[in-house]
Amino acid sequence: QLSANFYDKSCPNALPTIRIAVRSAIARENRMGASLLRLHFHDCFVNGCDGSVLLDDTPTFTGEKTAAPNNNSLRGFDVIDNIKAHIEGICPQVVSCADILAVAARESVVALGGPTWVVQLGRRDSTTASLDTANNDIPAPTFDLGDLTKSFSNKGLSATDMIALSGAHTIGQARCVNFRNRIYSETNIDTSLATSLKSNCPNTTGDNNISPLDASTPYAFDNFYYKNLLNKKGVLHSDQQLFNGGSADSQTTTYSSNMATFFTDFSAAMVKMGNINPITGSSGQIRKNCRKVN
Ligand code: HEM
Repeated sequence: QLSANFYDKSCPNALPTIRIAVRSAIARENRMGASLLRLHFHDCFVNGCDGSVLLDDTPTFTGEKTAAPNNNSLRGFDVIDNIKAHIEGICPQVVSCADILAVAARESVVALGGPTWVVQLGRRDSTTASLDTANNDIPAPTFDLGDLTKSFSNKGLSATDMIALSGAHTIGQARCVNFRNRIYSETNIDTSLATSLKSNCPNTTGDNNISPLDASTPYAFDNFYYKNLLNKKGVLHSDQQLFNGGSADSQTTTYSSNMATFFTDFSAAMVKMGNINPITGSSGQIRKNCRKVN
């Protein structure tokens, strides 16, 4: 029930406004594209793409920002606030925060050299959030291939989608706490990568120190993520699961040598992810401020 032209009449400048703001945010800080892409993922996996990830905690309302996968990790909230403020200025209470996240994710990928796709629109914003669902439904970096596949199939996404969407880790950064065990204890890792990551991720301190998920081209949306996996250079345990002698190996190999196939599959999977359980019709609301329920 979403449609590509949802705002064509009600707010024709919505999409250009988001594009310009995303580009300027990335120009200010090149990591921001990755952070915005991840926000949409963490929104969609928790009760659907409904802007719930953006709600702040209050004394009487528990949001998702302190969930384990999000806390000290998600970023880009100020950029979304800024976009929302602009759009409220031109078309008050028309464009949802959930749709802003979906468009910002696409614009981020495009700005970093990745593929484009048509974003379906018309999602409305939730009046609720779920800390427990955020803790339970967002896949963990400790997951094996079977758990990863299950976590995505729970959201209606195939193993093919999971392998393609994981290619988002061709951009962005991870904190030491999320790959320490991999670099100190696992054996299916390139020795030189492990050594270089250890310099900024000591055995017992530095949990929040960051390193790129794709050290080759950290700010380009390309297929180096998969090339790295073929060389045992996945940073997260979950990354290397996509090339570890199992059923994901052949698709990973294809993407490593054929960026066009990766781009086609990634785009299709992003559309599917964006369609997870949207709120439409007269349910939910169009928030005035993405951080709080009206
Ligand atoms: C397959 C299961 C996935 C797991 C286990 C996973 C896990 C993680 C972890 C642990 C981090 C680092 C967070 C930190 O250390 O603070 C991360 C970063 C990131 N993830 Fe994923 N992720 C998965 C799938 C995805 C998907 C589907 C997308 C988007 C389509 C995505 C986009 C990103 C991006 C762009 C970053 C870097 C963010 C930044 O630099 O701010 N991830 N992911």
